[in-house]
Amino acid sequence: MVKVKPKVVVYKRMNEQVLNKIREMCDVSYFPAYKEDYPAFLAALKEAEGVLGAGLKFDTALLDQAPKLKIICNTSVGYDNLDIPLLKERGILATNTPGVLNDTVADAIVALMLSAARRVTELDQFVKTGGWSEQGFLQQQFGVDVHHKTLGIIGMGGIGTTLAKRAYFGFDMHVLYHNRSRNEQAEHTYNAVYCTMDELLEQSDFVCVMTPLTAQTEKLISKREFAKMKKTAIFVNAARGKVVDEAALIEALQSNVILAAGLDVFEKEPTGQNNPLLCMPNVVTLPHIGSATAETRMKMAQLGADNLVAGVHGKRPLTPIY
Ligand SMILES: NC(=O)c1ccc[n+]([C@@H]2O[C@H](COP(=O)([O-])OP(=O)(O)OC[C@H]3O[C@@H](n4cnc5c(N)ncnc54)[C@H](O)[C@@H]3O)[C@@H](O)[C@H]2O)c1
Ligand SMILES: O=C(O)[C@H](O)CO
Repeated sequence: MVKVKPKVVVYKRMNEQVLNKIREMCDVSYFPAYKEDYPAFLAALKEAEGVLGAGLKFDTALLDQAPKLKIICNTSVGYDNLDIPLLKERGILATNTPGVLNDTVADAIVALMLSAARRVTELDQFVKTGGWSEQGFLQQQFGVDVHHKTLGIIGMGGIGTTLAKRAYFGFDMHVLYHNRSRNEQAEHTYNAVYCTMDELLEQSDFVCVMTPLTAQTEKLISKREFAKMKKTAIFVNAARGKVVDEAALIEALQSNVILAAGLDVFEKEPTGQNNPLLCMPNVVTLPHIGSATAETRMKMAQLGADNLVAGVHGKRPLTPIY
């Protein structure tokens, strides 16, 4: 007897090899750009037992269109697109991809810290547009050191801890952190010191926010928090844009409340070309690419696929959110 494969929807561009592995176990409807083919996407969702992708908000209206759904698998560690109480209420499982991206995202944060402190993107433009003359460069173009400075990490989870390791061993930095709970590994291994949010903001040369986006962390860093930071502080956000009040960040940079910023994420993505942050030489920007190396994206896709296949076949997925 031929066994019927469970129907699943993959709504994000996926590595062909990983997609074919899913196809061995599932009947896949693939929408690499689901918005362009929305009616067909909804029709497939009606029959789907599992979904794999990232970022799509599964609210009541969308879940009502997916009556057979057993599992939603994110190919991301962040799951602010999911309403966890609602999913639990409906008996739907959810998974994310923790751990496999920690090193890659921590590397990207270091890149932002170094670029902002040593003015890499600004000076790159200076050289490429012919500004480098016989007179050399000006003292006004000097950067600031990263090594031996104080780094404050808000959200000392998987990525925060991996960043602390780089800061402590690679740059001889003093690490402060603020988190919902104490992180003993970071305290013992990287000499990280737990402090209140205000202590961290007042004492840090670099402030990096790495919490998930939740009701508690939305606009966690706002006008009051920027005012607490040193005038020489460099602020880095690779978490989610909405964890920061972007208008307050713009104001803090425009009025020299802080020195510079490195941003991988924005309130609205993609951010509009009229965003004042894009015209500031002391702001280094990336297009939400923190985890996006070929190797790590492959690991995230594989983990997401393994979760999906397990979930629709009634097995416990590898990295359930609850
Ligand atoms: N830029 C990117 O490409 C990229 C890549 C990966 C993750 N992220 C974002 O980074 C977030 C963190 O990832 P992670 O893997 O380190 O997650 P994690 O769950 O391991 O760590 C998050 C930490 O934040 C802490 N936290 C939560 N709410 C808090 C609050 N109100 N105050 C203080 N601390 C709080 C938690 O206790 C936890 O220790 C993700 O949720 C995602 O949104 C972005
Ligand atoms: O949360 C994540 O994993 C990143 O933002 C990549 O999508």
